[in-house]
Amino acid sequence: MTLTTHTLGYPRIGAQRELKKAVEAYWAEKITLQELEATGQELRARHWQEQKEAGLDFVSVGDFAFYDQVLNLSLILGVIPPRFNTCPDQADLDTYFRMARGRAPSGEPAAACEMTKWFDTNYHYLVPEFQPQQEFTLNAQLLLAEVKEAQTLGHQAKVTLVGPLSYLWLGKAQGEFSSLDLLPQLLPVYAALLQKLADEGVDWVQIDEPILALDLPTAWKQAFETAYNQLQAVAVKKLLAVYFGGLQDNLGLAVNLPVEGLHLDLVRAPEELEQVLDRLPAYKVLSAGVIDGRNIWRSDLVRLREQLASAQGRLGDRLWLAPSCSLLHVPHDLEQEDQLDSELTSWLAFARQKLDEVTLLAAALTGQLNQQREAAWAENQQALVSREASTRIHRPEVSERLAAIDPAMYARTSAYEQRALAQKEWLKLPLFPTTTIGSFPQTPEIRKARRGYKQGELGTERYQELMKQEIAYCVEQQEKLGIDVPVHGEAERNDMVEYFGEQLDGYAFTRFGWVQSYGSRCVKPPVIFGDVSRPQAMTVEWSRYAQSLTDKPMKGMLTGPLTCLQWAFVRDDQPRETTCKQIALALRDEVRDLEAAGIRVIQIDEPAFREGLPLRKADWAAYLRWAVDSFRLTAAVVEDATQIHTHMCYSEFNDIIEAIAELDADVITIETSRSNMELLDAFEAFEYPNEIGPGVYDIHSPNIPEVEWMVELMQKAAQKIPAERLWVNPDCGLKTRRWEEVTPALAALVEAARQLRKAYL
Ligand SMILES: Nc1nc2c(c(=O)[nH]1)N[C@@H](CNc1ccc(C(=O)N[C@@H](CCC(=O)N[C@@H](CCC(=O)N[C@@H](CCC(=O)O)C(=O)O)C(=O)O)C(=O)O)cc1)CN2
Ligand code: MET
Ligand SMILES: [Zn+2]
Repeated sequence: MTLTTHTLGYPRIGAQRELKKAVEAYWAEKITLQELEATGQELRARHWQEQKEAGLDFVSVGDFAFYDQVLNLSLILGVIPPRFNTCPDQADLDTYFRMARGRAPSGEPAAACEMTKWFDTNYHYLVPEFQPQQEFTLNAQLLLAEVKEAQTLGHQAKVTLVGPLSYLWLGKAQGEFSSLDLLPQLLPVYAALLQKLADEGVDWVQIDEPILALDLPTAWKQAFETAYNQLQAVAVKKLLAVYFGGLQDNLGLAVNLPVEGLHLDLVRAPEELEQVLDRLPAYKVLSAGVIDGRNIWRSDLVRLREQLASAQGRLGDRLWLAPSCSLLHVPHDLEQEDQLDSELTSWLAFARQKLDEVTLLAAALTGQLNQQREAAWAENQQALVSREASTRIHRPEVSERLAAIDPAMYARTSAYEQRALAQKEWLKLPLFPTTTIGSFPQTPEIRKARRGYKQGELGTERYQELMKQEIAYCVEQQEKLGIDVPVHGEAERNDMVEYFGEQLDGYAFTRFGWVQSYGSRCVKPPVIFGDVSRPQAMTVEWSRYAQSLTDKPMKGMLTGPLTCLQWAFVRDDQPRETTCKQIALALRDEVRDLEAAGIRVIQIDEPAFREGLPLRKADWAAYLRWAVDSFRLTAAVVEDATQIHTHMCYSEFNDIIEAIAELDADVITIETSRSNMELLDAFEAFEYPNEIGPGVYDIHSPNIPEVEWMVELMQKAAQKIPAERLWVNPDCGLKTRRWEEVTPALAALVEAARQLRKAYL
């Protein structure tokens, strides 16, 4: 009896973020293209070796990317927007980087492609842009070379590709047509790609169609049959991979498509296993995604063995084992964490450890636990017992406080109209007040100081002194620029989520737990393992200090409960709602303390509010209920005269506008500049009642925005929202920009506000 094991994908950034460093060095022209390619090759080889050593039957090829795997496919298929002025067959790595970020060591700069969230993850992909007469042409050399590389190293390569329908769905049609209309043109090229892989000796191709876990329009469902019937002609085995959710109404469709295998996310939808077993045609393999690719907890292997026993009985050799989705979304290797306590470490598994879980489970299912694996099996069970029995997780005072929440705690004292009067009275802001979203440049000096501090080379006092100097500089710059509501600049924060995780109880944080967020940018999501509480104030001293430097109202800056939850690895032993409310209560205390310290404008960021939305519409209402409540629990502790701001980005707001209004923030700042204020339509149609700061320039670009451009955008905004309720601000934080970019950009922004005031007086 055998069981095939594999992974849907592996982290590519490198255990020490080697890829990030090489890519950034290449952009800065500090290393050559050859050096960059050598780093890529080395990382691929290392990661394949890790997969082989773990005992997987295949290594994953096609999950490597210098920036993003969807952008890779766009280049393979020749989908290059005209503004990059490059024929598909001449596209090189610099074309690729220009598409990703607007510029590269060679070639003309151009507006970068749009970036957006990959399903409900914190990973961002580059949105394919389709022209009305989009042609597809095959450029598979780089992928084929990677296949060769793996084969030369003696590996069995399984290639992973985003499927044709998910690719079209994730792209954007530039004009009045549906991207689905392009399927007939796309399919022959996609088939040719599969054929090339087959010619290269590839046995299995994993075709990712995660959109089968979404609510799909009928036309798209039907297109699946057309597409896969056509691809059936290519003699390569296809594993159709669905993840991030269950198949639900797409189950019959998915099970019957003419492919050789189906992968299911049995972490998100364990209940579908039986149904699929009943309906899976006898010629197909079933890849059971049972090891959680979205979280870092050690799996309960005994439970999984039981769960899979009947599947194994029914499928025999046709059962495969894998993580639920690509391991791109978890950190690389737990072995590196030398500062986590051993108890907590024993509860966790990162990507490398998850591979071991896959093969250990396979060995157990096939009765092949040798002595070493018996020990690993026992260790797995011990760790679970230790976690369940631990006294570090449950804190009675936290659950008691949660149980004692009074409905009044969710509501501000008065309605917005009344609060607005109380706020106007002391704020005395001009029409079109200016502010920023919070962070200012995280300069190399700031990062270096923090590194020194964390490594113990810099004392606490010296570090705090340095951060105060940064804050003072930032406040001074805003004074000079004439910003109406300044911020302290967030110099002291490594990241808006990790920073709070480091200070809250119930949280742990890692040293090397990096996960790619976009391109070369990574985040280190903290781990929420237990009941959350706040041992002491977290931001008050910094804000108090910043306020002492100016007569203007200093805006305090917090990350909201939804975002703290969404961008962390969350405990799996209680509902997310419970954890979120615990965070909300901790932050509520921080809001109260800020107010008591004289900080009477407080921003509670919720950029991940929408990302937390379930993928299926049927589940939205339940999420939105506790999400809105959690935000309100955090905010509704202040007096009428204290102004609560929130900020959201990377979002479509149309379909959740009611929930956004229910947050009842006095001011919301949002990202809109790239969409030409179209995003405001929802706020207009809904008659959004409170104040709005529609971002007037894109902070992701190094370009300095023009005054006229921003004035025009705000005039557009004023046609949709009464001018008295508009704020002028960038569309997100400035931490990734340099001061040389920020100062002139904000000067232009302040000038735009001046001109608007004149025009609207
Ligand atoms: N959690 C989270 N998710 C998010 C966002 C976000 O801000 N946070 N924003 C959106 C995504 N945008 C992002 C924007 C920027 C970065 C980003 O800049 N990340 C930094 C790391 C930020 C960080 O944690 N920095 C640490 C560690 C910095 C570091 O690398 N230090 C070096 C030393 C640097 C030196 O000596 O110069 C080292 O330790 O080796 C710090 O400041 O302390 C990076 O990849 O470079 C990430 C995501 C959506 N999701
Ligand atoms: N206050 C945060 C900042 O300015 C909000 C960022 S939203 C991703 O960086
Ligand atoms: Zn933002």
